[in-house]
Amino acid sequence: MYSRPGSAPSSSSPSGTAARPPRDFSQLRRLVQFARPYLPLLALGIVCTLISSGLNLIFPGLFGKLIDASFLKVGSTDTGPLDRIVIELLGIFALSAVFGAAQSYLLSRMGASVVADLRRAVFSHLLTLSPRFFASHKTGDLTSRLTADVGTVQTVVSTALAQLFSQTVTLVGGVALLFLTSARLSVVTLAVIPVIIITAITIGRRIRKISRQVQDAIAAANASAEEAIVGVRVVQSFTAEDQERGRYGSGIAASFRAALNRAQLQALMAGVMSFLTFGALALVLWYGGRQVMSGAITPGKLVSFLFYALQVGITVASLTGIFNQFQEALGASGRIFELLDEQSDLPEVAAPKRLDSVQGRVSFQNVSFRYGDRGDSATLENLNFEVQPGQLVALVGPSGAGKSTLVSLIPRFYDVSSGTLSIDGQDVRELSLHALRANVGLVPQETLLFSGTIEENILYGRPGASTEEVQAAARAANAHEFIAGFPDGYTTLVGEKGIKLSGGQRQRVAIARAILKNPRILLLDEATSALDSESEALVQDALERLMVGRTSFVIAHRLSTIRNAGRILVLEAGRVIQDGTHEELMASGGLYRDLYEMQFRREQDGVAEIA
Ligand SMILES: Nc1ncnc2c1ncn2[C@@H]1O[C@H](COP(=O)(O)OP(=O)(O)OP(=O)(O)O)[C@@H](O)[C@H]1O
Repeated sequence: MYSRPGSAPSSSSPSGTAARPPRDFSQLRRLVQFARPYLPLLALGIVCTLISSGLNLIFPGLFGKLIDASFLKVGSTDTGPLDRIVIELLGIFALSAVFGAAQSYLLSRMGASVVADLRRAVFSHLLTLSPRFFASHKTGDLTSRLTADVGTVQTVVSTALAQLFSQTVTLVGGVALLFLTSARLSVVTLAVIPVIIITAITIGRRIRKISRQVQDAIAAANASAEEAIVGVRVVQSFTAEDQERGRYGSGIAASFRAALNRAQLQALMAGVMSFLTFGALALVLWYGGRQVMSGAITPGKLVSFLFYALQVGITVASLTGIFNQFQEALGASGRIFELLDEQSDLPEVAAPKRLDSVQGRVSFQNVSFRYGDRGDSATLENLNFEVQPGQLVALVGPSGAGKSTLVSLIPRFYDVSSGTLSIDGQDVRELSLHALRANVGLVPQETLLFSGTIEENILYGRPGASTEEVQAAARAANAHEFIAGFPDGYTTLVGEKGIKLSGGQRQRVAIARAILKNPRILLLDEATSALDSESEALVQDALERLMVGRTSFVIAHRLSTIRNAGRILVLEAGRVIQDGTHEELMASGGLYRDLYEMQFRREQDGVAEIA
């Protein structure tokens, strides 16, 4: 929800949406499309709105009659007309309340439904986008679009829409009834209204601008607070508390100053509006009183008139607010539709091929890859090699050589910039993404477990697998024993609200997940963090079992893995500079032997980890 440094605070604060200029009305058309399934609800809601606001137009007239039936009948004992009017009034209030409540429920329900659909659509679309998209969008910005922006749209769809209808009916009906009640008084009253509107709009605009400044300042302060909280260990270890206090404090001071500024303007607005409204009322009473005295209208008519004038005044004020809300909603929906319009940069061909029985032959032919545009230097350059089904390939090379990048091309997280990457002779771009990824398993360095039970986390590998299959996978991954050791066994909760697993345990759960998925091709990024030797042996043993019979690419950090590998590819600056077995590469000298001498040897000499 908070904006991170460097992100436009406006995009992650609700008010950031607020002061955006309106987008073009095509947004509105698209919103209406989302509302289409709920048109019957909308229609019914509008009917209720019309009835309830129509009824509200009747009571000022009845109030006037009530005044005339009582004040003008001082001393009379015939209370019949008075009783009738009060009963009518009660009836109208009751009906208006019923229709008002129905309208509120129906339109809120429509708003909630549209918003739920919109959120589902955006989230589901986000899941189809590539890592390149997520690398260029901040998580805070995306979640803020899903929450704050969609929330703004919801307010408009459910509340502002209802108000727009009811206030328009009240305005049109109120003005007509004003004139019907007293044309002369109407002219006097309506002369004041433009002054009120212009004042409200002018000061209102200034207030909105300052509100945006307040929210921006708060968002900036939040961003520094978020950073400091997430990185509290770094802050404390560098004893940088004062620096962080200062950073947060200056953001808060800026928002405080802007908030004071806004409070002054709001106070000014309240005073001016109050004077203008009551001044106008005094004017109407003065002029109306003279009309009553001359017998041109009855006191009851003057009272009715005052009520209608009040209704019209309130309506005008709230319509200005509604107009602002619609502007906000258009801005917000613009940002939501922007996400929906985002095209994946991993397009599927018109008739993607399915992979029914995969052998697991992976071949790179003249593959080059760059993360950015053509101008950027290539991260991988002219790779040419073929890996046979079931072969274990260790990728070795200095940091930044391109090992992770190479591996990420296989499940098509990125497309090659030139050349061809194929599986069993099929260009991966011609395969269905789903089919391709169903055959590729990934065990990253840092295992992400979702909040839920251990069983659910393993089932992620193959939803629908039986309990026996889950347990068999856990056994093969050397995970069954520690899982069974928990009081709740497989239903033990992990993640934020549950138990914290050790690094080695998390890795074994991830291995169980991959075993259950049973992919033909396995991508493995060996963890660099040191495990104790017992845990290390369990993980290593589980990995060896996992790799059997699968084409495996391992970003290798351990000598034992490299020794076991049927083939070692040595990368340097995006190129494969050596290709062979440990013995061959040791014999031929070059980078591999240097790396071995520098790093792997230490492991042999008793240091468990390589860099
Ligand atoms: N998402 C990205 N966008 C742009 N450049 C990237 C991205 N990811 C990696 N790079 C760059 O690509 C190059 C290769 O990175 P890669 O992570 O593939 O190397 P590596 O060999 O796996 O390194 P390490 O062993 O340190 O993990 C590096 O120069 C890196 O800065």
